[in-house]
Amino acid sequence: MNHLTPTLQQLGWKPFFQQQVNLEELSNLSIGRVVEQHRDRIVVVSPKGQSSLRPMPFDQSVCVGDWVLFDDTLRICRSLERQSIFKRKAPGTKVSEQLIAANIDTVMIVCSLNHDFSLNRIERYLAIAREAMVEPVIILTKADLCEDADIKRLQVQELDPTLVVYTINTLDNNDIKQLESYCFDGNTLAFLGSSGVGKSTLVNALVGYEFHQTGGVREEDSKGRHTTTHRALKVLPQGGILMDTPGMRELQLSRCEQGVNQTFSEITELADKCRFSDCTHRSEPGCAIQQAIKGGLLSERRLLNYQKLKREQALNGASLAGKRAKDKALGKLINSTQNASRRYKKGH
Ligand SMILES: Nc1nc2c(ncn2[C@@H]2O[C@H](COP(=O)(O)OP(=O)(O)OP(=O)(O)O)[C@@H](O)[C@H]2O)c(=O)[nH]1
Ligand SMILES: [Zn+2]
Repeated sequence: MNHLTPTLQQLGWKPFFQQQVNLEELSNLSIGRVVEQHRDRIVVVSPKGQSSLRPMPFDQSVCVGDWVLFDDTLRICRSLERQSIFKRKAPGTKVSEQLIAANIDTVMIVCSLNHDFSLNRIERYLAIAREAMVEPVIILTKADLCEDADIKRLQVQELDPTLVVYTINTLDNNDIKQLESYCFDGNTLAFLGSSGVGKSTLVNALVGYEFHQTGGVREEDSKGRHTTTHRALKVLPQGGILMDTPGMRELQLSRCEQGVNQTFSEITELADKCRFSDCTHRSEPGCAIQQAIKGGLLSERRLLNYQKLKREQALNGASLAGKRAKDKALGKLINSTQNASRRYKKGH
């Protein structure tokens, strides 16, 4: 496969995107996938190679993974509707959302089997994946450092019987091979997980030699920290596209009620059966959730984590909604001031 000029399909092009483009656009415009985003330019890869495009007007934000149509003057004409999108709360603020990565097909939630192992954290990542509309796969790493890997794997499987769960030693190439079934033409992959669980090791193993060639080197940033600088999106030698944006690693819950509800679907179903519609599931009579806990069908841990994630996302969602309302109010104020000033100027 030629990695420098991959086909659209190798870049992740699917009927879902094809259907959005009309014949006129197909004959006059080029199609590219965003692989890098800078303040003053957007880098896309297309079957013709790489192009640096001028960003779109500010109201139409584009992010890594998006598909765009552009013309011969390197102007972006429009971006296509996304199949999935990861967003996060902008770091250091409570109030704005940042687009992180679009059109990922499979997200590998990486969690190590040593002291870092946490069902709560896995549920949190599952909620984020489901909110983004991306299929999650669970990878439990450091199996070689854990004596009860199989028990932990079963605990994860119990969260959702449909989940695919792997336990691996990231340093063992035979274990890595299990994951290669996800590396096929057109499949866009991403990794999600806390620091030190083995994501970089996994990425290096999957990308192989190409990673080192394309500049996946550790460099020091201005503060003397080691950072990995490389292209956010790359075509894997064995097929598939790896989306490795640093922002993915700091994802927080941000307005993801849907994702939380889907991750804890049995709890939301039980809640419908509680006698009172505003049941808090603590000590009310006729509480279907407490009954399930007593009967051993639901763990108290899971209920508490569900409630915690619900509260957290509601809080984040509320501050975002508040920001939007404020922005709108400010916009109106600016408009009315401008109108008043225009009226004033006209009148005099
Ligand atoms: N024994 C063992 N060590 C592992 C395994 N996976 C990763 N490691 C080691 O754990 C350390 C952290 O791995 P990284 O791949 O850097 O973790 P990361 O998730 O990329 O961490 P960040 O770069 O901070 O996000 C490295 O020293 C790895 O060699 C494993 O399955 N078994
Ligand atoms: Zn209840």
